[in-house]
Amino acid sequence: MEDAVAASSLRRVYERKRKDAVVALDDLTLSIARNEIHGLLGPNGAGKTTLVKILSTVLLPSGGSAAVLGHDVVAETKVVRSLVGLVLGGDRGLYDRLSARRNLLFWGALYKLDARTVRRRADALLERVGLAERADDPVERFSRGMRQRLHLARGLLHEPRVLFLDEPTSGLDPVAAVAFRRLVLELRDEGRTFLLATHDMDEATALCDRVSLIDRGRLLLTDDTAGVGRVLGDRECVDFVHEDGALAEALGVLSFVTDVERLDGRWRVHTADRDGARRVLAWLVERDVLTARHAQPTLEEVYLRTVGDRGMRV
Ligand SMILES: Nc1ncnc2c1ncn2[C@@H]1O[C@H](COP(=O)(O)OP(=O)(O)OP(=O)(O)O)[C@@H](O)[C@H]1O
Repeated sequence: MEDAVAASSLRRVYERKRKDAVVALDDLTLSIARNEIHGLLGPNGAGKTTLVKILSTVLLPSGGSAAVLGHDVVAETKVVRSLVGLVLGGDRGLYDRLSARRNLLFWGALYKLDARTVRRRADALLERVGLAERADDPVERFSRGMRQRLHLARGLLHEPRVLFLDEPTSGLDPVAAVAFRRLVLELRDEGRTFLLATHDMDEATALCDRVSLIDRGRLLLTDDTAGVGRVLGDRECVDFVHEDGALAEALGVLSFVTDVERLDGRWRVHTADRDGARRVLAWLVERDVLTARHAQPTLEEVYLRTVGDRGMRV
């Protein structure tokens, strides 16, 4: 059976007037199995949105190819559009003055769905995402979490089998984020496939079966959650400044320390979890090192470490 998504040597270059072109995707090959929740992690400008736009036929690739459930995104645009749903985050794409229900009806009309079908589906979806009681309120009165749920309902209206979510829980409070994630898991259990672009590593761990890390348009690695867990588990760090290298060496052999590295002018101690970081801080304070502070490496640093560990080239 073909994959839900298969991108092969995908390339996208944005030409710019009087400036160098930007290579947003560079030879990117990626496959997503049916029924998988696949996370796409990367720093700003990594190429996540570009990839999602190409896969949802909004943008043409400059090279390579991509298919959704075996259908080419360039040659079979119409079929692909019926198969995929795009759920954007934030304020994009909703009409504030219209009610939640009217937003869905409007969207259904754009998809040329039959009016009765749209009404039926809209009501069912509003119920599903917990907005039935607010269905007739204008969206401008909605909280961010409610908007996100409406975005999801909108993305589901034409019953797509593959959903692309771009930063779906950014800006949501933790309770709303958990509710949203639960909904995604339910939808997956019904047989849908998800590609979830996010900056949020906790979200990726909570939801995804596999995760791809991309940076500067290139795929750095694809791994299952256990593998990602190893990457993410290395997120708790303590930074400190000290002249004496022997101290760093002594730290390096402690059971709760995974690594100690020298970063411009300071030491960075890596631990598996927050408890480890706490123990490192206590250990340093006991030795009068008062410059120590809890730190979290940026995603890029995590990439570099992971990629370095695997001997890949960045
Ligand atoms: N229309 C455009 N014209 C020129 N450059 C663009 C255009 N759209 C995106 N880019 C550039 O392409 C690169 C990839 O952008 P993209 O939006 O795909 O990244 P992203 O991973 O989604 O980032 P973010 O997390 O900030 O949304 C960036 O360098 C960006 O500046």
